[in-house]
Amino acid sequence: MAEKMPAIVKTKPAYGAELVEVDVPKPGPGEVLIKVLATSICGTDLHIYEWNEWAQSRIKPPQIMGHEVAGEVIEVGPGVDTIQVGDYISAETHIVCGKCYACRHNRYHVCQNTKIFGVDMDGVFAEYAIVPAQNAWKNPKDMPPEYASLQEPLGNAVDTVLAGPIAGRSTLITGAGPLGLLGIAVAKASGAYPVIVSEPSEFRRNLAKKVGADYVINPFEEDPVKAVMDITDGAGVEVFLEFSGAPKALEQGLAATTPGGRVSLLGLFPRDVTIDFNNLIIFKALEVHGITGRHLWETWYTVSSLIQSGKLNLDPIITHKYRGFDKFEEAFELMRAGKTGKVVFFPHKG
Ligand SMILES: NC(=O)C1=CN([C@@H]2O[C@H](COP(=O)(O)OP(=O)(O)OC[C@H]3O[C@@H](n4cnc5c(N)ncnc54)[C@H](O)[C@@H]3O)[C@@H](O)[C@H]2O)C=CC1
Ligand SMILES: CC(=O)[C@H](N)C(=O)O
Ligand SMILES: [Zn+2]
Ligand SMILES: [Zn+2]
Repeated sequence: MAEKMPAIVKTKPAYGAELVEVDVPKPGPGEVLIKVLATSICGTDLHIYEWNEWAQSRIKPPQIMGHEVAGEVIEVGPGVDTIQVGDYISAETHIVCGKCYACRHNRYHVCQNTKIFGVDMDGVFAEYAIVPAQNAWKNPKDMPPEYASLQEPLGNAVDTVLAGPIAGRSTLITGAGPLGLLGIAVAKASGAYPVIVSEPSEFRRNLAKKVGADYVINPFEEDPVKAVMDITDGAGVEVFLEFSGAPKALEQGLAATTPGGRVSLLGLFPRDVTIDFNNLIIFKALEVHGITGRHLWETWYTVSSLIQSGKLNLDPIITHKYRGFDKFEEAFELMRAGKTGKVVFFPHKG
């Protein structure tokens, strides 16, 4: 096996990243080494690439980027007995402690000592990568690697969409970025109707339609609250799923939700948000959920089953596929410009 490999590395505390030759890592105790078959870009990778304030406070270069992955196990470290060479795995990216108050209540998704690979340690934008065995998720052999890599962000979308009843419910999704698009796919596969999507980018509104949105709205040109009221005969939507992180979208979505409806919030707001709690939440008796990460491991079972059911319309969401990492800068710039859905790399050229 090769001793060196190309990897996308955050080499310096500055904008961008570099494609460099690094050593192929050796798995330590409790770890496995995978041959990376597919790896996809997350919005968090973009923040690390851009070197925004959050990245500056958290990332310690030099570090291999990336965390969404599918790969074949080619070596197991000492003490690993749950995963074998030849297994086809994806990875839960949150490494949880198992000891804190949250973990001891089976709330691993809010472990207070969570570490994330590709964020707090080397990641997977490379030909080979280390995954802690406790984070490995075995895939069925016939799952395409690009779908298998999407399971981690699909988990975010599944936890948002399925935080309450959805079948047959009118649903508003704000934001059709990569995660909102996955949310549309999950909502449609789960029987939501009608699915109304508010998204300012024409490119992404078109993707939303291809994924199955029943109505798309440009919130910069028409009032989404009025549009939702027109579509729902003045009732408002039963379910509001926030995927944009835009404060205005939050306010509009709450106003467009029917009294007694359900609200699930995944988008992260860039600053504190001021809203009229009394009239938009309390007097409407809304059920509001904050969503973070994925439930371990219930969400992974749901995601895997949804993919295997064939009901998730993922192909329109995967807008860009790259063999090798040579064009990684183009990939990141396209994503920054909002001209992509999910971007997937297949690191091995052969
Ligand atoms: N809670 C969690 O565990 C996680 C949260 N996130 C957050 O989820 C959100 C979605 O992630 P991505 O899809 O990768 O982000 P993204 O930034 O690519 O997508 C956001 C979309 O919202 C749209 N948008 C902007 N203003 C809007 C408005 N007023 N109304 C409707 N749409 C509007 C944008 O045009 C864009 O297409 C982000 O805020 C991200 O930080 C991401 C991962 C995990
Ligand atoms: C930090 C991340 O980007 C990750 N996808 C998560 O779900 O927390
Ligand atoms: Zn991520
Ligand atoms: Zn913990």
